[in-house]
Amino acid sequence: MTIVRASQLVKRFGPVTAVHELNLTVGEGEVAGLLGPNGAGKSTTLHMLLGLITPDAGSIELFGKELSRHRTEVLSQVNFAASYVDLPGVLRVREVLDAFARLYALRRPAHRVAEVIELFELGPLGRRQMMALSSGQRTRVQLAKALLNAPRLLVLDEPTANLDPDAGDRIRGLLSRLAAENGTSMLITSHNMREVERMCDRIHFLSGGRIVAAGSAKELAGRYEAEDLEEVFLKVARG
Ligand SMILES: Nc1ncnc2c1ncn2[C@@H]1O[C@H](COP(=O)(O)OP(=O)(O)OP(=O)(O)O)[C@@H](O)[C@H]1O
Repeated sequence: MTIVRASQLVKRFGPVTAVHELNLTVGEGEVAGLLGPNGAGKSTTLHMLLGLITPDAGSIELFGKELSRHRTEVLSQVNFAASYVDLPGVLRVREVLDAFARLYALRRPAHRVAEVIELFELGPLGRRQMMALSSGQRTRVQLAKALLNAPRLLVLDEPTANLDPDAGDRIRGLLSRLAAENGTSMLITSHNMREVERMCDRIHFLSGGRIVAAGSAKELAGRYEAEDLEEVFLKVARG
């Protein structure tokens, strides 16, 4: 099943065309990467897929249903984490997760909160206020919140940007397991090429709001006669 189908998406901000006639699909259980230089249109694309901003043209289907017409139904099966989204600083970690569990109207909220706390090893931080956490600890809470509703589609904007190498490695392993075992589809932006190589089945390169290349890391390296994805990135970004 096609989980995400974006067709001919366009988004303009005044004179800037941030996304230009973009086509993108993500399959069931697929981990897709969205790469590109700063300002390429990655976050704008994600925000359209999440219904946070409205495209100027084109259409978005999630789970085979038009987002604009089935918004509540499809978005209840999606979640999102990004390092730039702040959770309420005065709330304690457990309070944040409890609040989102209620917001999502989960059937067994306490049980699910306990599960994500264990998954992200947040037990010792449960009573700490969000504002007292390090940025890496906050990232783990963001990811725990994003998994509360067991989403079929997880959209992650630079998910491991603030994590140390050990924590980043563990989170990457955990996300890959989720995709493999639960069939969770993911769309991830990252500037960490090794992370993308390791996690993503398919990579879409954005430049100036357009997809300029797509394929697996291996296919792209072959096509661009590059040693690795880092070299592909440099070749694509520098035209
Ligand atoms: N709300 C906005 N108002 C005006 N211009 C915007 C807005 N959001 C994004 N843009 C512009 O749209 C373009 C794409 O921005 P976007 O944030 O999608 O890029 P990105 O690929 O996510 O970049 P980065 O890697 O730096 O996060 C940029 O030129 C940016 O300045």
